Amino acid sequence: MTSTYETRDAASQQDPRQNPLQDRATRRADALMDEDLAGFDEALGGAGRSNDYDGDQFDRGDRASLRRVSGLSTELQDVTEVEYRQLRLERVVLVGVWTDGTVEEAENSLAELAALAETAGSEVLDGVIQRRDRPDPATYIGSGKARELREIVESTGADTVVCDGELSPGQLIHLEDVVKVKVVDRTALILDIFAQHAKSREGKAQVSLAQMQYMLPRLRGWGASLSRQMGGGGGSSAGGGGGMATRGPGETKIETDRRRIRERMAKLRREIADMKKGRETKRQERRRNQVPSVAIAGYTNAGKSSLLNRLTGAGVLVENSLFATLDPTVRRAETPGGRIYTLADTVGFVRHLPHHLVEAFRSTMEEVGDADLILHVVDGSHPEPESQLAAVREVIVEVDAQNVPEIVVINKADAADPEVLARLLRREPHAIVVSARTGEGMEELLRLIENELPRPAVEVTTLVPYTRGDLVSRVHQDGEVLSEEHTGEGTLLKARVLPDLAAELERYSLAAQAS
Ligand SMILES: Nc1nc2c(ncn2[C@@H]2O[C@H](COP(=O)(O)OP(=O)(O)OP(=O)(O)O)[C@@H](O)[C@H]2O)c(=O)[nH]1
Ligand SMILES: [Mg+2]
Repeated sequence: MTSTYETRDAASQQDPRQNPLQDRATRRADALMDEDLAGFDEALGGAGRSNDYDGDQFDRGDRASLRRVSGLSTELQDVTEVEYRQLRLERVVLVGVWTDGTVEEAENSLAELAALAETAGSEVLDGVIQRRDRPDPATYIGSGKARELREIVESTGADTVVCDGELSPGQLIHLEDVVKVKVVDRTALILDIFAQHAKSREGKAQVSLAQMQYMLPRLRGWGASLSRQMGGGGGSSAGGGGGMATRGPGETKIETDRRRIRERMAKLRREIADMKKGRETKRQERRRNQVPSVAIAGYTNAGKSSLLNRLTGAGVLVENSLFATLDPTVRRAETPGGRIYTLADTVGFVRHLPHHLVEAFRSTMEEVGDADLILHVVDGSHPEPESQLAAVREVIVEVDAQNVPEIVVINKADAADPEVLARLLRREPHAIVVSARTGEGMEELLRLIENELPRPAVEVTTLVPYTRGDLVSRVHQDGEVLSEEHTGEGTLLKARVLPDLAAELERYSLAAQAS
């Protein structure tokens, strides 16, 4: 991995705000990486290594710089007419339809869309919100507003319009007909970001699958509008709303594309199922070794990776952009009392997460469903932390994790309004205020985690001879020590342990020795 250093440098130049603490943690983690992972392997019965290695997370700089190179691989290289990559946006205008709620909420939603668009690598030139009872079935914003939008597009020189919602294929086509540039929706944008960020083979496969699912019903739409943009299909605007009904010479091509996409999807599904088996085995291994697992979940940009770094000293990519983390990262951590557990970073959640993506990233989310404890991180300095909490909980329910105990970790205390923090604490009884940046609240959080971890079932009282120091350390790592005393004959231990270890300790049990 000779490139690790260069790429990390690139990443830190990329973000001048990078926190020096973070940098130190990164370096330290780098030095510790091998050692750390070796220890982790042991804890997991040797099952860890390759998949838990997350050093590659550093090369966000690389990923960003590759963004504008055309012809980068996606699974769709040969579906020429409808190349998903053609979505790569540059100069965009945002449009939202505001149906209910307050102006602030509508504006926050558009601000989030702007952050998403920037994360995807585009420049946001303008944003407009249209007040309507419901989106217009034909053009989403209504024909009058669509014409105004066209003027904005012309005067700003935008090449793309991004709508804050999921549009039907028909709406996309009709709106494109009026504004005369590409129109994409929030779903396409999020898929695009995921495509840029996915790193692992499995992650890439999942994103490709989600993209194809999204694209399949829209093939005609993209095909038509792109060929129009490329100067094909002369006299295009004359058709007006006829995009859907007109059958042209592109028909056969689209049919072929559809079939090929379906074949690709079937192949991807098989591949994903195979990869899933591998991950499943690893997780079972962990289960068998009964290492308790904690999952960090939360809205995108809430500070999940920062918290993971804080809690474990690991070097995981932290960035002020949405969806910096896409592939699950599992780390080894230790409670103040010395118990070992795993701490998993997860993909950030976002409002209206496209359904294809929830499906595709179910595997990542399974980490959440399977956890013994969820640290639900929320950005206390965000204008609407409550709605972020609600959005994340919706996904938690979708992945069937609603019964996993949860600690609400209100992060960014250093930047938040104390009144908002107090309000959140009132609403959320099982919450703690921290700052991953300053370290505030970390000790208390570690203690809370320790309290919430499932407690090993068997209580033992043993006198372990000094020659069996190995057993004593295992009790410390895997069990919970209630009392410990060094006597003339050995270590007098009262502890709660798992059944396996209890069996091994049996011969030193005080009850056994007495009888
Ligand atoms: N002020 C302040 N900023 C923080 C704190 N914790 C994290 N941040 C910043 O918030 C941004 C996002 O942090 P990440 O840790 O990447 O967030 P994440 O939840 O992992 O984000 P995704 O992986 O993109 O979903 C970064 O710019 C961090 O430096 C904090 O306690 N205080
Ligand atoms: Mg992250």
